[in-house]
Amino acid sequence: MSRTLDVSAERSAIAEAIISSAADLIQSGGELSVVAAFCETLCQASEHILLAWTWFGHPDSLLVFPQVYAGVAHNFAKDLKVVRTPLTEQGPAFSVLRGQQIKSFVIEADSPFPPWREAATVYGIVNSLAVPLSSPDGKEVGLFVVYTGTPHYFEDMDVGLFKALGKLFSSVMSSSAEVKTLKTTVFTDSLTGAMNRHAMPGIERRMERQSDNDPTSFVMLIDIDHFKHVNDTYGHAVGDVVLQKTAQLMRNTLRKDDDLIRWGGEEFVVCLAHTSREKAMIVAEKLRVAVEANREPLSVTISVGVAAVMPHRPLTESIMEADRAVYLAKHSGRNCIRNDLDTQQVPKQD
Ligand SMILES: Nc1nc2c(ncn2[C@@H]2O[C@H](COP(=O)(O)OP(=O)(O)OP(=O)(O)O)[C@@H](O)[C@H]2O)c(=O)[nH]1
Repeated sequence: MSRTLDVSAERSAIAEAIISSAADLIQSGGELSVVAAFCETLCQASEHILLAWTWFGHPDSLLVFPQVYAGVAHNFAKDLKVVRTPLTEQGPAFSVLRGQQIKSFVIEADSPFPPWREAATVYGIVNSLAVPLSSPDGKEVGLFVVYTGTPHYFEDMDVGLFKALGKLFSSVMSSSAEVKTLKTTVFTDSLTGAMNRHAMPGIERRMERQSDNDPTSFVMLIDIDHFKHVNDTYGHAVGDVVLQKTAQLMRNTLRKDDDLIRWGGEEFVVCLAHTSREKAMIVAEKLRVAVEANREPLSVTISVGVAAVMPHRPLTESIMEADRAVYLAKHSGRNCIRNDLDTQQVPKQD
């Protein structure tokens, strides 16, 4: 897999490709994705670079994953999720986000991080380097991660070149409206316009409670009743319109700061930060009534489960608790609301 590296030829090939593509991007008026084009250009310019990907988000994010990627090893990027753990904190992505010095990492078939074992054995990747990206106001951060199949590639090439590329990349992007679009696309469910699960780490931070003294927050799981029947009777396309309409009704009923997430098929999650139990139940009832009153394109109802966010408990556990409450609501005849206090009365379903 190892190819001979001619350092100066490699440097000028990359520099030339980047400069000409930057010119194209400016001329294109931002119609193409700046980020994707940049990664693509880099991977085409070098046979040593097997994959390049980028991520944008909050510096404290608990999850980093390739949002756009290019290169022959693109399938590796497709499923990669780097969750913040004591192990990954030491890896390239999170150490760069913490402001540590940029250095390359060796990827081996017996690496402690399972995705790296796959990278090494399936894609012949041996080294990776992560470079930080930032907006001029420092609020947004990003990562630009490059993988190679050539040992010592980043040492031989000099990390400075990739740092400089990161800077160029940051400034090209910071003036690009496409970054906004990209972020919206990444965190938005394309069918309903609600957020998708990728938005959860940011939401979880807002909902976090350090102790019982912190303000309470609640989550709701909402499941459209007999949705399979809607699809089976009226067709999948009508089912899709029902999903869109239901999401729209709920969005219009919620406050601006409440989060609506499409959790899966016909399930939605609503996150109510800094809300009392009483208010959360009122909101749930408002949602139920709004959906029940709607007739377009047809009548559906929802079952709602409400659960408290607990200090030091992952949000997903509260959502599971809300799911148990939905289960109870379904068994209580649907089109109703149950909460985590109700489920404590019945044996847990695993
Ligand atoms: N139209 C459409 N249907 C979807 C989508 N995602 C999931 N579904 C359908 O949602 C239905 C969910 O059905 P079930 O989980 O059996 O539940 P249900 O019929 O709503 O019944 P209860 O939840 O018990 O009231 C399935 O038929 C899925 O195919 C989607 O994006 N569009």
